[in-house]
This record gives sequence, C-alpha cells and structure tokens, in this order.
Amino acid sequence: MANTPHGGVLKDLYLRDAEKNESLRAEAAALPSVILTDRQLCDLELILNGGFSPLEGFLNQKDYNSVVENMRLADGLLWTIPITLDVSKEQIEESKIEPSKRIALLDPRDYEPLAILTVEDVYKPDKSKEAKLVYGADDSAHPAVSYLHHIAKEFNVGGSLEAVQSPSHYDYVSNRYTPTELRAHFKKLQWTRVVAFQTRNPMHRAHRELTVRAARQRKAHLLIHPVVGLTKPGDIDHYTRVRVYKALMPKYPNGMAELSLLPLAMRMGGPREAVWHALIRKNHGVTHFIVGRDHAGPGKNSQGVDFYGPYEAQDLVEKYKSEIGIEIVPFQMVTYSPDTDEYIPADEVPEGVKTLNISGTELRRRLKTGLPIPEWFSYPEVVSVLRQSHPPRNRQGFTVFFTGLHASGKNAIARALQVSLNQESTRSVSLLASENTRTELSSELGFSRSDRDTNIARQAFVASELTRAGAATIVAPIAPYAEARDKAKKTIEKSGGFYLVYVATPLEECIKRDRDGIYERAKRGEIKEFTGLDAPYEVPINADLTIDITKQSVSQAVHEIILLLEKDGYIGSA
Ligand SMILES: Nc1ncnc2c1ncn2[C@@H]1O[C@H](COP(=O)(O)OS(=O)(=O)O)[C@@H](OP(=O)(O)O)[C@H]1O
Repeated sequence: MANTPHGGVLKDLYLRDAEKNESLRAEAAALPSVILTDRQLCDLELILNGGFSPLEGFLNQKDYNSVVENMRLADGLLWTIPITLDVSKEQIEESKIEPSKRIALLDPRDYEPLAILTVEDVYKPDKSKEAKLVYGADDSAHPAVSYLHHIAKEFNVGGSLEAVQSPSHYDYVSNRYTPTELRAHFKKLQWTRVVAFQTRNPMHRAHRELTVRAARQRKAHLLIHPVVGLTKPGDIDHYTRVRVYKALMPKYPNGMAELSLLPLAMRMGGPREAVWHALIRKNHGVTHFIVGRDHAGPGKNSQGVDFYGPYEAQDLVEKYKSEIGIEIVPFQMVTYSPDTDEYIPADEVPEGVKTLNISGTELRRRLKTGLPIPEWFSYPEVVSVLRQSHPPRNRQGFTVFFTGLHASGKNAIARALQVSLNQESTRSVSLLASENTRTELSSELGFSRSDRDTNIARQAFVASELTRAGAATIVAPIAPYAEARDKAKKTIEKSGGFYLVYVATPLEECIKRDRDGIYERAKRGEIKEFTGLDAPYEVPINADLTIDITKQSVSQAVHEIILLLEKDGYIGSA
C-alpha cells in the first residue's frame, strides 16, 4: 500500500474538477487573468496534481503567517515552505484582483488557462521576516531570499484553485508521473515499501551504491525522483541530467528501481526544504525518503559561512518524523576503496585503508579539459552523456570579434582567419562580414549611433547562437562604440569563448588603402557620419589582441589569433 497523503487525502484537483471541466474552460476564457511566472507554474502544477497536498490553492494571509512563523498551516498541519502567488500593484489593478473575484491563471509559455483562482485575500508579505524565519537570514546570497527581494512582486494573492488543465510538457513526458499516476504505478508493480532519492545533480557510481544500500537496509524498492523544475542557479541543466539518469537506470538490478521526474521549484531552503521534500514524496506514495548531509543547501552566505549546519536538515526532519509520516533514511556517504574495488560507507573505512574520490570541481575540470574520468567513479555511459553536453574547449564554440576603421584591413584578416580555421575539421566556421550583415541583417539601418548599436547587437545575437551551437564565428564590423562592444561581449560570452581583436590601422593609412575611394566621398560630404571623419571611433582599451597592419602581414595577424585560441585550448587537441 502506498503511503497516506499528507493530511489524509490526496488533493488531485484534476480528478476532483474533471466533471465540470467544460464549464471551467469556458469560464476561464472570459475571466481576467494572471500570467504565471516560471516558479508559480511549477508550484501550480504540484498544487493541482496533489504533490502539495493538503494545499488546494495559494496560501492566504492566515496560512502564510502561520507557515512562516510556526511551520504549520493555520489548521495546525505541518507545512514548512510558503507557497504564494505574488503579484504587482499593476496586476492587481489591471485584473481587478479582490476577494471573491475569479481569476484565470495562464501558462507563461502559451497563455493557456491552467486553473481558476477564487481570491480570498490580497496581502503584503513582510519579505525580510519571511527571509529570516523561513530561510534563516535576510541575506541575498541565499537564492530564495534574493528571489524574494528582487523577483517576487510586492503582494500575495491567497485563494483556492480549480483545475482547468495540466501544463503541457514536451520533454521526457513518459518519465513524468503525477502522485496519482505514481501510486497506480506502484500498485501495478506491487511495490509497498519505496525509498525515494531526491537529486538535482548528475548521479554516479557512489549514488547508485548508496541508493541500493538504502533499499537493501529497508527491504524496499527505489524511486529515483530528481527535480526538473527550478534548481540552484548554475546547476547542470535538467536535459543533461535526465539523460544521465536514464543511462544509470540499467545499472540497477532489474525491477529494483524506477525513475520519475518532479517539476518542483526548489528554494534551497535546507532544513525546512528537507521537511517539505519529505511531505511531497509522501504525497507521491513513497514510504521512505533519503535525506542527505546539507540537504537542499544554498551554499555560503555573504560572510562566506554556510547558511546551514551540515546536519540541520536531518535534525529537523528527525524532529518531525512522526508528523511527516515517512521514514527518513539518512544519506550514508560512500567512498571508493581501490584495493577492494568497492564502495564502502565513509564512516566505516578501516584505519589505514586508502580511499579515492573525485570532487565536483575536479569532475568539472576533467570535463572541461577532456581528461579521463575513471570507471570506478562513473559509468562510461554516464560520462559519455556529460561529455556530449560539456565538450572540451577544442569542441566548444567561440567568436572572434574584429573592430577597426573602414579599410583598416580587418575584412582581409577576417577572411584569412576563416580560411585558416576551415583547415580544422572540428567545427563549422561562420563569417559575418559587413557586406552581408548590412544587407541581410541590418538592411534598414543607417549609421546613427543608435542604428549602429542595433546593428552590433544583432550581430552579437547571431554570433552568440552560432557559438552556442559550437561554431567558430568571426564578426568584422567597424563597431566604433565601446559600450556596444562590451554588450556584445556579454551576450556572446554566455555561449562560449569571446576574443576582441582591434585592427589599429591609423586613419591616414586607411585612407591610403581605401581602394573604393569611400573616404574621399565622405570628405566631399556625399556620405554623412563617416567613422573616423565626422563620426567617432572609440579605441578599445580591453582588446585581447591589437593588430597594426602597417607592421604585420595578414598571415602574421592570423597566426597571432591562432596562437591566442590555442593557448586557451580552443584549437588543437587538449
Ligand atoms: N557613415 C558611415 N560610417 C561608416 N561606414 C559606413 C558609413 N556609410 C557606409 N559605410 C560602409 O559600411 C561599412 C560599415 O558597416 P558596419 O556595419 O561595420 O558599421 S557599424 O559597425 O555599424 O558602425 C563600411 O565598410 P567596411 O569597413 O568595408 O565593412 C563602410 O564602407
């Protein structure tokens, strides 16, 4: 028998409201609406499907205060994290949000109505108090506190929900189970004791070992229940992680473990979050839950000290275990013993026995540089998934961004660089030359500062997309303004390498080299706002390389760029 839901009844609002679905849909289409944020969307999905039972809506003020102050809903039931629908003053006015009004809640991706909220109250939360009591400190180094102060709007709307439809998913659909579906699945498999493992990271051999140990000790089956909603900023994306989990699943004995994805928006709330995670798992029918050292920890505060002690989460869960109603299995750290080729609990390692480990930082270094990742640490199938998503530098994309006056020689160097890079077989090479960008991308733009800024921003956008896809991208605009170049750098750097190459040919030399006589025409006033004449060129102070074509040949310039790329590992084998 699957575990009893928190509060006794699984609040699957889809099932509850199925009969009136047609009328709810029709009503939702005519109601004022609120477009959900990504976090609210995750929260809504788990309210509607019963993952957050006993909640049937977003917290009203009474429940909110009670959860913040006492970790309980107003009726006394344990609930540790406030689930709120935050809105701005403008949204309140625009949608006329007030008690007893009905509001349609829309999916931010396609504006489909997902639920109807019957408003109970609108209140202004004390965000600093919430930060201190729920997350332990009013310190914006905590991601949930930063969210509260910088992203969450000023007011909360409390009220109950009626389900219109579930948010659509297009990724890993067959691995997503609602609590009702998971309970039915356990029934089909005849699983009665199930240990759930929560994770927001890739899983390796040690995780397989510790989960199997937990199952063995409790004579239970295993549910790998990773979070695919919102996790800690900087985490490995969920697409890669799910591919990792899928590669890992065949490593469990047949029939021992199942994978289900949880669309949860984590808060990184440590102890309170651990209790919340346990309640969510209970709602999914699970009987046992693994709680780790520093469970859902946000890392260090602004003073460089950990927000929570390593065992605070386990202690809080332990304190409320009878109310939580799920058996907590403390996460047993395991470590590899090379002499016996096995994983053993870290606290049971006999004195003098050598153990090995690879830290997260070391793993990232090995992925970045292409260094081997040993089989004792992870399965080749898992490593291959990680390598696909984290190719070494010599397979990552980069952009070489030239800047310089007209006829400075940048176009010739850019073309020669393109040819030189084409010799490498590892990447496709794209050149965005002015003659193409000015006709294809920016044909309606002139040469005012704002038009030039737009032109550079568009090229940066295209370069960034190409770089993300792994291409070697060369752009060669004049790009006379430092601010636009800096913005381009920021845009492109998110996707891969960025090199600013300043072709510093003096104006007189450019005029001499200008075969088409464009400078002459500009001097005669036939072309206005010409860079170097009656429009400025701001000399870069942050170029990665400066080239003076009066002193270097094109081929020497290209070689210098190649040397720079090689030094950073973008060219040549690692
Ligand atoms: N007013 C004015 N100022 C500068 N350049 C002008 C102007 N009008 C036309 N051209 C021709 O357009 C080419 C420069 O376009 P860019 O897209 O590189 O300019 S910018 O980066 O947006 O400033 C540049 O050619 P290349 O230097 O050969 O690319 C110029 O010949």
